[in-house]
Parts: sequence; structure tokens; C-alpha cells
Amino acid sequence: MKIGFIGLGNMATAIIGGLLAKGMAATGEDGPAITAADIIGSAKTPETCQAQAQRFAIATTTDNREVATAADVLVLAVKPMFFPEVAREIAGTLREDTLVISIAAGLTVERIAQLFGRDADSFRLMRCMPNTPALVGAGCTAVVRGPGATDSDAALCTRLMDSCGRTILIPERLMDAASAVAGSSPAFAFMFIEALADGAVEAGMPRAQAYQFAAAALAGSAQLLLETGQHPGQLKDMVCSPGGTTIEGVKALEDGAFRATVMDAVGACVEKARQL
Ligand SMILES: NC(=O)C1=CN([C@@H]2O[C@H](COP(=O)(O)OP(=O)(O)OC[C@H]3O[C@@H](n4cnc5c(N)ncnc54)[C@H](O)[C@@H]3O)[C@@H](O)[C@H]2O)C=CC1
Ligand SMILES: O=C(O)[C@@H]1CCC=N1
Repeated sequence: MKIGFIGLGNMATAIIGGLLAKGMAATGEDGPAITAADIIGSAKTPETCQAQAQRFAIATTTDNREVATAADVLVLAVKPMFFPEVAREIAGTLREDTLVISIAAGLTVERIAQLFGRDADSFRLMRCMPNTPALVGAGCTAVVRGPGATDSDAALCTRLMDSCGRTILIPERLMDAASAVAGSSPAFAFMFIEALADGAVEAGMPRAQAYQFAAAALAGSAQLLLETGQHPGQLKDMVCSPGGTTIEGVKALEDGAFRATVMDAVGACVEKARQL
């Protein structure tokens, strides 16, 4: 099975990294694992092609049509604004039986089918919203099944993305929210880590050590919530000793409208996705 990627930027390479690290079986649990020889990718510049070919030992080309023709599964990983030109370019060469996976924010199944001149009901199309932690196998991908995708398409797409972390199947109406809370939120998490570390640096801690503490605390907190299934408010309360240090910090965050600001950030992402 050939897996093609059009666009070899941050997200495509995070998925490729996840796929190769996990050695996912392409044809089911017991099938042969996907290797670099099964992957072909295209990018706009020969420099990007060369860099990613060297990094992953995959085949690369600047010819998107070559990838579209070769792929049994084709991941479209260009920015939404470049999507229409890529669709126009490959629509004529894309095989009928190729499973197409779009990871573009904001572009609906209906719109993508339209860009390819296909009927959504018979187009084997899945939409995914992954995130960059996929690169280390810790991604979380929202998956939407297009009306023309078969059961085995949905299973294959889920298995591919599972190799980069976890996947959650959602209806398309929730995809813009998922773009924010799955796709974009690592950026917010990194800003939070930076801010935590800056605070520790201000209190005298060496910066490198501060990043380690901040990142480990975030990763550990997320793991605690996912493994116990406890409410985040309850887990927060467990940290806040009466008259202690943490509640002073919680008060400072509330004074700075921390939660409302984060909600606004998610809302801004959703709004932008709707405009794309
Ligand atoms: N970066 C992220 O965390 C996430 C990104 N996405 C989606 O993934 C897609 C790609 O985003 P990134 O990887 O961040 O962008 P990027 O800019 O890092 O990568 C896009 C790649 O596409 C290439 N490209 C542009 N026009 C092309 C063309 N005509 N033919 C072939 N290649 C072309 C660029 O040279 C670049 O290598 C976007 O649609 C975005 O919405 C989804 C979830 C998370
Ligand atoms: O910023 C973006 O447009 C993409 C979509 C979700 C994360 N990154």
C-alpha cells in the first residue's frame, strides 16, 4: 500500500514520523508494517523534498500528480489557501479508488468534493484534524468520515492516525471546535509552558530546568486526568491546600481572566476556521 503526502511541512512530517516510529500494519493488525518505502511525498521546492527524503528515507518529488497517481491513500497536507490549486492540479490524475484524507482546517467534505469536481456521496474522503505531538506518538486526531468513505476506509484512516497517538471519531459539525482544541491547542500549551518557566526563572531557577519542570507538570497533569477520568476542577482542588501557596496563584490567574482568555482563544480559532 502506497501512502502519499502532498505538502511536507510541519504536520505531514509529524504524521510520517509517527507512522514510521510505530511501524503500523497497513492491512490490519497482522499485516506487514508500513516502512519508508511505502511513503511518497511532494513539496513545492526541491530543497524541502531533499531534506525530508534525507530525514525519513522516503521517496519525494516536486510533482504532485506523481504522488496522486501512486497513492492508495493520499494525505492532503497543504495550507487551506493552497488547497484549491492542488485539487485542480491533481483532480484529473487522482484514481477513483484512492482514499483521500484531508487535514486542512476549515474545509468541509462538501467543499473538498466540489474542489475535486466529485460528488461527496461517492468520494472516498476522510477529514482529520491531527496535532504536532503526533511526531512523538502522542498526538490526538479528530476524525470525520465523509459520506462516500467505506467502513474499511474509516478503519484504515483511524489505524493510520492511531499510530500517531489517539483518535476520536466526531461528526463534521464539531470539526471547527476540534481544530481548536486538538489542532491548535499545543501552541497554547507551549505558551503556558513558556510562561510557567519565565515565572520560575524570575524566582531564580535556571531556564533549562524550568522548561523541564513546566513541561513535565503539564504532561503529568494531562495523564492524571486521562487515566483517572476525574473532573479537572476536582484535580485542581486537590492541589490547592487551604491557606496554601497554590490558591494564591489560582487567584492571580482569575484576576487575569485566565479561563475567559483561553475560551476566547478557542472561539477565535473556531471563527477563523469558519471563514476558511
Ligand atoms: N501545524 C499544525 O499543527 C496543524 C496543521 N493542520 C493542517 O495541516 C495543513 C498543513 O499545515 P502545516 O503542515 O502546518 O503547514 P506547513 O506550511 O508547515 O506545510 C505545508 C507544506 O505544503 C507545501 N506546499 C504549499 N503549496 C504546495 C503545492 N502547491 N504543492 C505541494 N506542496 C505545497 C509547502 O511547501 C509546505 O511544505 C494545513 O491545512 C493545516 O490546516 C492541521 C492540524 C494541525
Ligand atoms: O493554525 C492552523 O491553521 C492549523 C490548524 C490547526 C492547527 N494548525
